This record gives sequence, structure tokens and C-alpha cells, in this order.
Amino acid sequence: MKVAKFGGSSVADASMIKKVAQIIMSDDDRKFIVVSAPGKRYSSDIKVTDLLVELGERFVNAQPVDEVQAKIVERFQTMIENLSLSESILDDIKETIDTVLHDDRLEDNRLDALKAMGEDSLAKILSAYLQSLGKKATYMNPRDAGIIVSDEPGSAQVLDESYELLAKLRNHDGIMIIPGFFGYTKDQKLTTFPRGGSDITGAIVAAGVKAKLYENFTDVDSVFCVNPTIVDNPKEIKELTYKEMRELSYAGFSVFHDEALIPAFKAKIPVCIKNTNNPEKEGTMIVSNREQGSTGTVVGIASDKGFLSLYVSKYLMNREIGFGKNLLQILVDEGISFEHAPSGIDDMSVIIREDELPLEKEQVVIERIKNELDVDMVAVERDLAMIMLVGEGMNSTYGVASRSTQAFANACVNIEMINQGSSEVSVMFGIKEEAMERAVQSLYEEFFES
Ligand SMILES: Nc1ncnc2c1ncn2[C@@H]1O[C@H](COP(=O)(O)OP(=O)(O)O)[C@@H](O)[C@H]1O
Ligand SMILES: N[C@@H](CC(=O)OP(=O)(O)O)C(=O)O
Repeated sequence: MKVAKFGGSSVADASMIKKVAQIIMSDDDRKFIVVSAPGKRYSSDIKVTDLLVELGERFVNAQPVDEVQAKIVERFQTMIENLSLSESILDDIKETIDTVLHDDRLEDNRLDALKAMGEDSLAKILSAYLQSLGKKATYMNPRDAGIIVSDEPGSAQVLDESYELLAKLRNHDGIMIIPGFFGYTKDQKLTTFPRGGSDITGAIVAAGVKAKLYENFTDVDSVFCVNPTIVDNPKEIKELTYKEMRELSYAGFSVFHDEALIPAFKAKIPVCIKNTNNPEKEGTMIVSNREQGSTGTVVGIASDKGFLSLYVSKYLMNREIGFGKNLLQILVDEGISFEHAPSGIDDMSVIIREDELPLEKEQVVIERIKNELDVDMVAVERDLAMIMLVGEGMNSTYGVASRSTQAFANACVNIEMINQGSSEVSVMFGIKEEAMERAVQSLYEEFFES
């Protein structure tokens, strides 16, 4: 039995839903289907989830909501009409969105409940469409499926008891359509995963029903060794390990959510990334072990912007017991999560995503570090990008660091920070954002074209 997840690009309009239905019907093993909300139909289009976020924010700020609500309804209306489905489905969707918007009991988690309406509505539409084609298909709400999550709005985590409940679905007859991106807390509050989180639902369902394969359908033929918007026609990756994919997705491969790897990895479910527009292509497999030598030493180069470095310097920092802990405690107190913390004898840098430390919070943190830690210097450098080279074979190969630093030099890019050693499968470089594209292109040339 397989779990197939279709991303936003795969369900953007009626013509895509027809392709999705063909894919589902072409393999009887595809029993559990997880869907996203309709994504962009063309590059300047707006994802339904973004429209729902706007709707929620407008409502909370007492601004007019009619226009954006109409846009959302229109997306579903066109889809329903083009699939020749009953108008009653649209009535149900409209009514559900309206209830979520105005129900006083939802005051606490209205934004999450609204955000989930894109996947919820799409799951209803897809199951009705499959039924209209004569298939036994059932819409299954994540609450009834047993997806229980922590009470962290917008960044829920699955609770272990979900897996036992999901296992009971194995005996279900016909095809089950489950909306991705959300679950319910123990006290029945709808709570969403982080953005892009339908991949996470797919992995949880695959682990719960013990699927033999988790297929993740998107809009590219495979995972490429570098972001295809930075390098034209980059090489395709045929096989990756969970660990490699986790590092690559964390650092910018938006094709698969990094948090989706854990449930699949723990349950040892292989993952296959495939293209809804080209389902015959074999795609990329993500597995526990990859035969060494089946690809180069570096399997992928990931890159992401939007980081800052909080640099702290104090003479004899190395001798001061608890300095690192006290610095990080200030971040804990201020509710800031950090990504990396490379350190030297008298210096420590903490790498943080910029949205975690807005300017007003920056001042508070700097003052606290100065007053409480008695440092010689504290400074924040913004507009940084991180580039990550990933590959299981890297730690046993000579010369990866020298080849990469040469590639940065060739592109006239100054390296601000190197972090090697924390992970066995990656080496990370911090550089200025404006240099990211040319640095990635130069690294691609060095590791994939030379
Ligand atoms: N290394 C990569 N390989 C493949 N796709 C990538 C990579 N890095 C970024 N992407 C982007 O990820 C997109 C697919 O992910 P996403 O938009 O989340 O799809 P979906 O709508 O199916 O959830 C691709 O269109 C591509 O632009
Ligand atoms: N619709 C949600 C969840 C998701 O997974 O979407 P997509 O499959 O389009 O990445 C979002 O936009 O975040």
C-alpha cells in the first residue's frame, strides 16, 4: 500500500486535479491520498493558503474581508464547475469558511483553522471527483484519521499516539483522501504544521499505515542537485539518504519539507519525489542507505537567505565556565531560536534567522548581553546567506574544503563563516546575501561540471 501526497502545484486547478485522479487510478496500491491547498497556477498567482492568511489577518484587524473571501470562493467555484461537480460541494465549502470566520469559540485558533481550509476544501473536491469517476473514495478529516498534534499554533508537532490510531485505517476499503497541513490537539483544537507542512502529514500517514512507499508528487521531475532557479538544468539526483535530504531541505531545497523526513525515517518508509505532470519519470528516491560511489562526493548544494550573525567577543571567554550557556539563555528568555553557534577562543557567533530577531528585539538582546555578560564587543551582521554542501561520502574524501574555498575565490566571494564537523554529512558556509547566486553557480561548476 502506498501513500501519495500531491502538493499545491499539483492541485492548482481542475486540469491538474484530472491529472491527479489519473495518477491515483493508475495504481491500485495508492490507497491513502494527502492533498495540499491549491497553489499558484502561474508565477504571479497567489496560493490559496496565502489568501486565507490574508483573510484571517484582515478579520482580526477588523478590516474588510469580502474581497479576499470572494477570491478564495472563486478559486474553488471555478474548479468545481470545471470538474462538473455538484454545487452542494461549493455550498459546504462556503459555509465551513464562514463558520470558521465567525464562530466565537474559535477566537484562540481562528488563524490556524482558516489556514487549513485550503487543504480541507480540496480534499472534499478530490474525493467527490473520484466518486464521480466511479471510484470508492472517502474524505477523511485528520481528527477522524487520528492525527493528534502539540498545541503550537502554526508549528505543531505530531504526537506519538497518532501512529497507533492511523494504523487502524489500514483496513479501510477504497481510497481515502486526507487534507494535509493540520491535525488536532488533545483538546480538539485545529492546529497547523509549519508552512509547507502537507509533506509532514503525508509522512505521518505513511508511517502510521506502514506504507511500502511514500510518493510525494510535485512540479519537478526530481530533486536537483541545486536549486533550479539558480542554475539552469542542474543535474538530477536519483537517490538520496534521509540524512542528506534532511540537511538539503533544511538549507533551502523547498521541494520537500525537512520535518517530513523524521516520521518516514523512523518508520523506514522510502520516499519518492515525482512529477504530477510527468508521472512516468522515475523521480528521486530517499532511502536509508545509498550505495557509495553511486553519485559524487557532494550530492547537493543548498542555499538560503535571511540569516544574521550575533557576534560576541570577550577576552578569556574559553576560561569562563557557563559563558555559552548564559548567552544562549538570553536568547531563550527572549524567545529566539538559533541555528548554529560556531565559537573560537575569545569569540562566539550565533547564527539566527532574521525573522526571529526583528530590529526592536535586537536592541533588547544587545543591551542584555552588554549588561549581563560584560563582553568586550557585541555586533549584529544582517543580510547573510548560508550555503550547505551535502553528501554522505564527504567526511572520508580529501580536498572537499579546498575545492569549495577555491570555488568561492573564483566567484570573488568572501567567506564569513565555515561550519564543518558538527554534521558528518555537510559543510556550511556563511556569506553575504548578494553573493549567494554566483557562489552557488561556482560551486556547481566545481563539483558537478568539472
Ligand atoms: N534542489 C531542488 N530540486 C527540485 N526543486 C527545487 C529544488 N530547490 C528548490 N526547488 C523548488 O521546489 C519546487 C517544488 O516544491 P513546492 O513548491 O513546495 O511544491 P508543491 O507545490 O508540490 O508542494 C520546485 O518547483 C522548485 O522550484
Ligand atoms: N498549503 C500549505 C501547506 C503546503 O504543504 O503547501 P504546498 O504543498 O503548496 O507546499 C502552505 O502553503 O504552506
